[in-house]
Amino acid sequence: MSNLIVHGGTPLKGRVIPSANKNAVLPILCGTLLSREPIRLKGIPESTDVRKILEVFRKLGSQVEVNYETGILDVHHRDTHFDAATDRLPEEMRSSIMLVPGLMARFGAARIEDDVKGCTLGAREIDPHVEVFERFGAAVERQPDGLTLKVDGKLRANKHWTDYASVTTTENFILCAALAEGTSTLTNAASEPHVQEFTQFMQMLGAKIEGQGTSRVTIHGVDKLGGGEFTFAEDFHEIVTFLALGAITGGDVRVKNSQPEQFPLLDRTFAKFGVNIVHEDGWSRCEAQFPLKVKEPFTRNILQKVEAAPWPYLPVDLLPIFVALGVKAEGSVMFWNKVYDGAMGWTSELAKFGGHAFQADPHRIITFGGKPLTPAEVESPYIIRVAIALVMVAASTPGRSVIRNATPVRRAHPNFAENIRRLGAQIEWVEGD
Ligand SMILES: CC(=O)N[C@H]1[C@@H](OP(=O)(O)OP(=O)(O)OC[C@H]2O[C@@H](n3ccc(=O)[nH]c3=O)[C@H](O)[C@@H]2O)O[C@H](CO)[C@@H](O)[C@@H]1O
Ligand SMILES: C=C(OP(=O)(O)O)C(=O)O
Repeated sequence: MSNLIVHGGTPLKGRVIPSANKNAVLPILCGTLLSREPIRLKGIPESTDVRKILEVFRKLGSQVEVNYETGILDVHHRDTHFDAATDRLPEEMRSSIMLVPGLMARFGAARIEDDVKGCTLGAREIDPHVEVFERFGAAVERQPDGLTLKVDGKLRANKHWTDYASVTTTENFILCAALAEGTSTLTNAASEPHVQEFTQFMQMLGAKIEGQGTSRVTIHGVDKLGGGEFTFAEDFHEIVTFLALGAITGGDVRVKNSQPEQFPLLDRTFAKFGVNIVHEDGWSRCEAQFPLKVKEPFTRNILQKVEAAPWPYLPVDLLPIFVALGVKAEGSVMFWNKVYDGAMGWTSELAKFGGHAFQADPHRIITFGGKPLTPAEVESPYIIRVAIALVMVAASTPGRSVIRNATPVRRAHPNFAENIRRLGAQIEWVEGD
């Protein structure tokens, strides 16, 4: 277990170049398995999830050359082999499940390990995925330590309408359909920026995809996919994180951002806490009046609110970042997680700082911000941006705080501590028990 020690109270100032979005990088890595040609990926982050997938590729005999200094990954799945009886896929990460289409398309067999749940946000169903695989022709069997899948011949194109817009189910559908026989259509498709980035990568390989970014995606199966070069975009989660760190510490942070068109709702959400985000010349910057104040709604007797749901709503993974702003800003805000049923149970950790947040039900919490905060030793759940939210509160509070079990940060943000140290924070990783 790794802990983060933070000496807070310094306004963070300076510039950050964010790394790539884990949720685009991982499906793209899984997508490379569908091609037998050389592929170069630029901007690969040195995160623990990436390392796990590359380790599996090496074990399966693929050529993998990675230089995390330059951010260049060369991967070539030419002599790749797979045996569902002996080979195992990574656990404790959701993206493992997106290795299935590549394995089924190439070897007619795949596995889903028991623990592909990822962050502990509540139920992380695999049924929508299994349903997609079955529709493409897979026979699924339960084994003592996971599921095995078998396909006879090519995957079969189909039309499918999912219960809800699921990010990785949409990506799995596209991965299966890319080499399937015929045309497939998915209705109620997810359209998050990372789903769109993944789709662009698949198109670069030669996949025929229409309707990307909308709720209905059509894929015309092709015989094979090629290789090529792809550069990752900056991670909007990191951009928001560093801007919020600037705002909560009363600093002045600028973050490189080539896609400000994704930000209007994020900007409006920052504005609810009195933080103005300015996008200029490829950079985004936070401008905040300190102390932060929650913007009062014009409607009488309602709380200011932040609602997270599938895109184009506010992305649910960012909710904890705004909860941290809610604890700091004077006023009350209701946070509504419309996706997960177990992602909001960490208000007790905020209380250790003196922060006042009330869990109303599994989906909603209310912050009563602006209370005096003191440094604290807190325990993060296995949720990436809850660990970061706790760091935010610590960084804004003079004195020494400890964020225990901050390890999940490394799943997505490899340079997190280094980046905020460069902005003037005193923060270090310490191995704990
Ligand atoms: C590797 C990856 O890309 N992980 C992301 C992906 O996970 P993932 O693809 O697993 O998330 P889903 O979009 O499937 O949603 C997760 C869970 O939320 C529930 N649900 C979701 C939507 C809905 O309208 N109704 C509903 O009930 C379901 O229990 C579902 O299992 O998308 C999530 C939602 O943006 C993010 O938190 C994860 O970081
Ligand atoms: C929940 C996340 O990831 P995963 O789906 O891999 O658990 C996340 O990135 O915040």
